[in-house]
Amino acid sequence: MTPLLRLRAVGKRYGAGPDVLTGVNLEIRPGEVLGVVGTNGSGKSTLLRILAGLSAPSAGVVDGSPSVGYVPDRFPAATRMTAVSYLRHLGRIRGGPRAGDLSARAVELLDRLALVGGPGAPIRSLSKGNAQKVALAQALLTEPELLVLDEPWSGLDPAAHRALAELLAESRERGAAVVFTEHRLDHARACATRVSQLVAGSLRPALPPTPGDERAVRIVLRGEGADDWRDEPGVIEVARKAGEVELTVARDQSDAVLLSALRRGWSVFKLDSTADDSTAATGSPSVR
Ligand SMILES: Nc1ncnc2c1ncn2[C@@H]1O[C@H](COP(=O)(O)OP(=O)(O)OP(=O)(O)O)[C@@H](O)[C@H]1O
Repeated sequence: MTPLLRLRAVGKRYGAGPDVLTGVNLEIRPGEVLGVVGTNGSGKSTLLRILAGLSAPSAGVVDGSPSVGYVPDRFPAATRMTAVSYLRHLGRIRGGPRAGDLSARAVELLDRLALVGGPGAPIRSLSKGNAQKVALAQALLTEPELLVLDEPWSGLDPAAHRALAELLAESRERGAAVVFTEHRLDHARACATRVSQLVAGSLRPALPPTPGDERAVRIVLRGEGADDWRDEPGVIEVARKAGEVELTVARDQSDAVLLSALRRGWSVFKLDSTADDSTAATGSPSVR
């Protein structure tokens, strides 16, 4: 199957800054859903802007020019327009369906995403999650071949999560490809057909570590720090006991999780491999 988009040895740096991306090779095929994970600042948004054709790579080649629907990491619209007139306006600029069809599609998307205030809600008045719904609706409006979604679940409530999952499944069924970024590896894996990880500017298959897998480590923390661990990149499982929390963590993200734990006020009690309990090390983070 011919890829919609192919990146070959793509690199990106901003001005005289360091390389954000180096040697990224990627093919995106119709019907696939690619999740991109990575720590803050690893270059996920940069990669997505290149995929959306909004940013030129500093090195390498991008082949293919599919029609793209893009949700940016920050939705820029601060307009007096209502949600539906904003979508109609964008649809006309993009030369999509006829005006009547465009309005019907816009209203349908906003209804399905349950925009608070309805299609006539002024964009300026919207909360973060509701603005995100409009951002999603504009990306889906003209049924593009490629959806490029930067943290699409950000700010959405559970009902909107479900609506988005259905909309993405429908896009896939009509042959569109989807690329999204996400911080939670487990969520990315639940939503994607393939998950890749950005590490040191390069894209590689995301580790699918499971407890007992040599690619996972166990970290036991003691203390009373903030413990919303499920959102921490690399955390696979969380178990709590009095005064302790036990995390199963992707090995290659364990340093970042340890740093985060220390910053949150926890102390590291124990760290070991989940594959072989005989290698348990106490008080030492040197498990590599
Ligand atoms: N327009 C820009 N000009 C200069 N540097 C930039 C620009 N955009 C991004 N960067 C830098 O590129 C690096 C990668 O940023 P990017 O936003 O792509 O990462 P990210 O993985 O999406 O991060 P996050 O998870 O925090 O959203 C960061 O060091 C960032 O400061």
